[in-house]
Amino acid sequence: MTQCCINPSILSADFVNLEAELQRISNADAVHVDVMDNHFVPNLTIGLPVVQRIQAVSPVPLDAHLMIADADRWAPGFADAGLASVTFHAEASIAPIKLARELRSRGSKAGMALRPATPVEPYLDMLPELDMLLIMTVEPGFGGQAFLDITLPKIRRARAAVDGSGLGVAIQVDGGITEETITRAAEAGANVFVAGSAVYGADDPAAAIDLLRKEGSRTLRAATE
Ligand SMILES: O=C(CO)[C@H](O)[C@H](O)COP(=O)(O)O
Repeated sequence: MTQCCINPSILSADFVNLEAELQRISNADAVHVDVMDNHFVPNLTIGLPVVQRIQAVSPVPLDAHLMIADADRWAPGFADAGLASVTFHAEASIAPIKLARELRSRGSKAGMALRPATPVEPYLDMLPELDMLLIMTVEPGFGGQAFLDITLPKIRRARAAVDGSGLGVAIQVDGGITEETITRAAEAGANVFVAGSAVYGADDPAAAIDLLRKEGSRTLRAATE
């Protein structure tokens, strides 16, 4: 069975108390760090210096999601910081194959993200260059949005291509993931789930992670039976 991973997004955490907020999700598989530049998306979060501090105190590996323009220029620096995984947007790169190779050569897993309206087909030949494909299930920029069911066929096509390739590329979904929508996303073929409000909006974030993992794993198990 494909492993189910739950990566809480710090976008919904208390940014003044990030160290304590990270301790609350120490049962997560990774922490999803949303880097936004107010150019690629209409929102601004944190840059490399803060990400490095998060890396220094986090009890779990970092999964950075770069919602930034000119990814070719900026993404390699995040890999140099020793992050476990660095994901750039296909729409923000003019040389995605070169960039994915560069991230791997600097020691990070290479992820590539697609906005909801970006088709996956032009990028399928790139699967051997990637460790993870992130299919956005909301328009990137803000937490707390509703899951876009229109993305489900794309997740299914990506899963068919990954399974057909025999490569272990993870399929991550990000946006509107709840105890209810995780089932639909997992049925379609996603196996790494980013959840912001569903985790940090809960009284007990660790219990929310366990619940999401239980639902996601149950669905992935049923899909392979
Ligand atoms: O990348 C993001 C927004 O661009 C966030 O990671 C995402 O929206 C998670 O938040 P929520 O689970 O509340 O939807």
